[in-house]
Amino acid sequence: MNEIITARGSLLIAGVTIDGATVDIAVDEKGTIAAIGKDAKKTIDADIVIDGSDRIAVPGLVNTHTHAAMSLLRGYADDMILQDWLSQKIWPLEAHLTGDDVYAGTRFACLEMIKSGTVAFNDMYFFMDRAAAAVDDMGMRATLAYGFIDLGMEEKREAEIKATETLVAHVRSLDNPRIRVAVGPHSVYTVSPEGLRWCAEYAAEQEIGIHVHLSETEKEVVDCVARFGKRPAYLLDDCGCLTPRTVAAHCCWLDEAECRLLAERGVTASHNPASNMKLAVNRAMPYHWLKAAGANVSLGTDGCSSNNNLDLMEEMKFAALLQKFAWNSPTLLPAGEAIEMATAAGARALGTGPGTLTVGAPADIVLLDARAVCNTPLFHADSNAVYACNGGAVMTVLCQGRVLMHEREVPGEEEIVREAAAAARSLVDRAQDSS
Ligand SMILES: C[C@H]1O[C@@H](n2cnc3c(O)ncnc32)[C@H](O)[C@@H]1O
Ligand SMILES: [Zn+2]
Repeated sequence: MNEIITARGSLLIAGVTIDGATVDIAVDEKGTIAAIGKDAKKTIDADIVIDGSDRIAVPGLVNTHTHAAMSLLRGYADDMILQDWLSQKIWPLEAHLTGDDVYAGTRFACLEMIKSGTVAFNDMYFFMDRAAAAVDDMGMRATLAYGFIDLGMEEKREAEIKATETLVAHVRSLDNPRIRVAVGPHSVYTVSPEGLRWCAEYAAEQEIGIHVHLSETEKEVVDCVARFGKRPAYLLDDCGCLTPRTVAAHCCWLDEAECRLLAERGVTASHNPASNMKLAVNRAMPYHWLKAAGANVSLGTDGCSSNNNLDLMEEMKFAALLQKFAWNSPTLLPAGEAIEMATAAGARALGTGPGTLTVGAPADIVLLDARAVCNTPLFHADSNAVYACNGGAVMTVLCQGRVLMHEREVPGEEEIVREAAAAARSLVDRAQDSS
C-alpha cells in the first residue's frame, strides 16, 4: 500500500495547479489549510509530501442527496416510473434490509464517492447507526438522517419518532465532528402533517438539519393540492419544515412563488439531474427561478438504484446539460456554476466549511490528473472538469487533511467490494425466499 495513505500528520502538496497557477498547499496536523502559495512550505514542517505536479487541485465535492446503502440495489430495478419503482420493487426489498446490509452498502458507497472526489454527503436511509460506523471507518463527512415515513398512521409515527430520537442520541454519543445528524421526513406523500410538524419542532429543538424530498413529480404536487389544498412547499412551510438547515431534494415541480419561498426561508434545493431523467419526472428543477430568488442550489446523485452511480463529477455534467436543454438556454448553468453547486453550495448546506481552497478552511482537497485524456488540451480547467472528465480523473482525495485515496488507491477496496456483492446477493435471496 502507498505509504502516503497510512501516514498521519502535517502535509504539503507541492507544485500543484490551482486556477492556472502553480502553488504549494500546506495542511497542518489538525487538517486545516495553513497556507497556499510559493512560500507555503515555510509555514509547516511537513510529515508528508505529495507531489502535485501534473495535478489540478479543486475543493472536495459534496453530495447533498443520497441513500448511500442503496448501492446494494444498483441495477435491481430500472426503467420504471417513480411510484411503481418504489412501491413494487424498492420498498418490498428494503423490508428485508438489516443493519449489516446498511453497513456494507454505505461503506461501498463511500468507496465509490471517494474514488470520484466526494468528501461529504447528506444521507437519508434506515439502520443509520450502521451507516455512521461505515462513514467513520472510511474517513468521510456525512450528515445522516433516518428516513421518517408514517403513512398517516399514529402507531407508525410513534415508532418513527423513537427511531429518529435514537439516531440523534447515537450520533451525538459518537462525538465525531465529521458525522452529523439530521431529521429525515421522507416527503409530503409519505409523512402526515402531524409527522412533519414533529420533525420540524424536533429539528429546531435539537438545532439540527432537515432532509426531505420535495416536488419530485407532478403527481406529488397534484395529490398534495387535492389532499391538503396547497402545493408541497407551502405544506412543508406550514408545518415548519422550511428552514436555513433544510435540504430539499429534487424541487423539479416548484412554481416560481415556491422558489421565492425556499429562498426566503434559506432552504437549500438539491438538484439530482440523473435520477430525475432516469425516473422521467418530466420537468427539470427550475434553476433559473431559484437562482433569481437567491436560493442556495446544491448537487446530489440520489441513490444508486435511480442514478445508478455516485459520481458527482459526472452529475455536474448532467446538471449543466439538463438545465440548458430543459429551459432552452445554452448560457444556463455554466461550468463554473456547476462546480460551485458541487462544492461551496453543498458545503454551505451541510455546514462543512466554505467548500473552497482557502487558508483556514478544512483541507478537503481533490487532485485531478492534469495529464488525463479528458484534461487535454487544458484550455479551461472548469470546462474539462464538468464537460469532459468524470470521477476517473480523480487521483487523490483528502478529507480534513487525511488522505483517503492516493494515486487511486483506497485501503481495503477489494474487501469492501466483495462484502457489498455478498450483501446484495443475500438481500435479494432473502426477499425471494419470503415471497
Ligand atoms: C429513504 C427512502 O427513500 C427512498 N427513495 C430513494 N430514492 C427516492 C426518490 O427518488 N424519491 C423518493 N424516495 C426515494 C428509499 O428507497 C427509501 O425507502
Ligand atoms: Zn431520494
